[in-house]
Amino acid sequence: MRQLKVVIGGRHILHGVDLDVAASGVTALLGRNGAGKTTTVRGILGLVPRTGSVRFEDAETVGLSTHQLVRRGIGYVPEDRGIFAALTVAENLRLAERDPDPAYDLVHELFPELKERARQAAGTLSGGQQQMVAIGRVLLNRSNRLIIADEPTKGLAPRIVTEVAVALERAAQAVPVLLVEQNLALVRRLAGHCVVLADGRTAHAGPAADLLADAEASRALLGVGRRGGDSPPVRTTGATEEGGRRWPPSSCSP
Ligand SMILES: Nc1ncnc2c1ncn2[C@@H]1O[C@H](COP(=O)(O)OP(=O)(O)OP(=O)(O)O)[C@@H](O)[C@H]1O
Repeated sequence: MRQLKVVIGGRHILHGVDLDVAASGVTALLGRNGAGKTTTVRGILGLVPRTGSVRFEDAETVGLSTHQLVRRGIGYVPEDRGIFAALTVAENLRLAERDPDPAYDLVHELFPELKERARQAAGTLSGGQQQMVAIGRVLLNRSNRLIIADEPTKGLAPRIVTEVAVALERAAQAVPVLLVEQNLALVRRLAGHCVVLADGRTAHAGPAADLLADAEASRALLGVGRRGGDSPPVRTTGATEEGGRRWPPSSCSP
């Protein structure tokens, strides 16, 4: 992304964001509240009017519709989760199917509750379970080439944060992930690189570990009071270290 600008209702929200998503692993998109993180990901997806350049797999995408971007393999976990409350868990997942061979095995392995609650109306799920549906919808499609998740752990209990972290870690083994996240313990665990926004501009880019190890820079860029921030720790369940199946399986079609 080069010089992405977004103007909404005459208000300049992004003034020129430069951002590179690493070709593998997790890139964290950080910044204080209102810095422009959600607008940036909405800009990538064509959900807001934008100018500038966003190249995805060597093709310019500014000018493409959201529909076209999704078909090119950009999976999106929106901040509000975008769940259909009146539909069941299974129906929510079914609606997201794009591939001929959706990865239900992976989704149910990572989130067994979604199998147990397949017939439950999604609107009656807890926030954490709804987040599982939102992430599950993206993981279903092995053909995704980039996953963008906007604050997927916001407001979740520590146990669910760990499940979400494991799912993102697993996804990132196969496809690059752009993660908007305020939980710096999670960023430390998952992200190789980070980009920090401030006031609608790129303020910093580099290895996530370097930024988080630098108390002064973290304080200046992220507003956290001490090294590592105020986020609760993220426990490791070992689910990804136990040699589980990789995603997507090697047999999947391109
Ligand atoms: N549709 C809109 N109309 C007007 N202003 C908007 C709109 N969307 C976002 N903004 C404003 O643009 C700025 C950036 O918002 P954005 O949601 O992108 O920030 P953010 O970094 O994701 O913040 P947060 O961490 O609070 O989610 C904020 O001041 C917000 O109020």
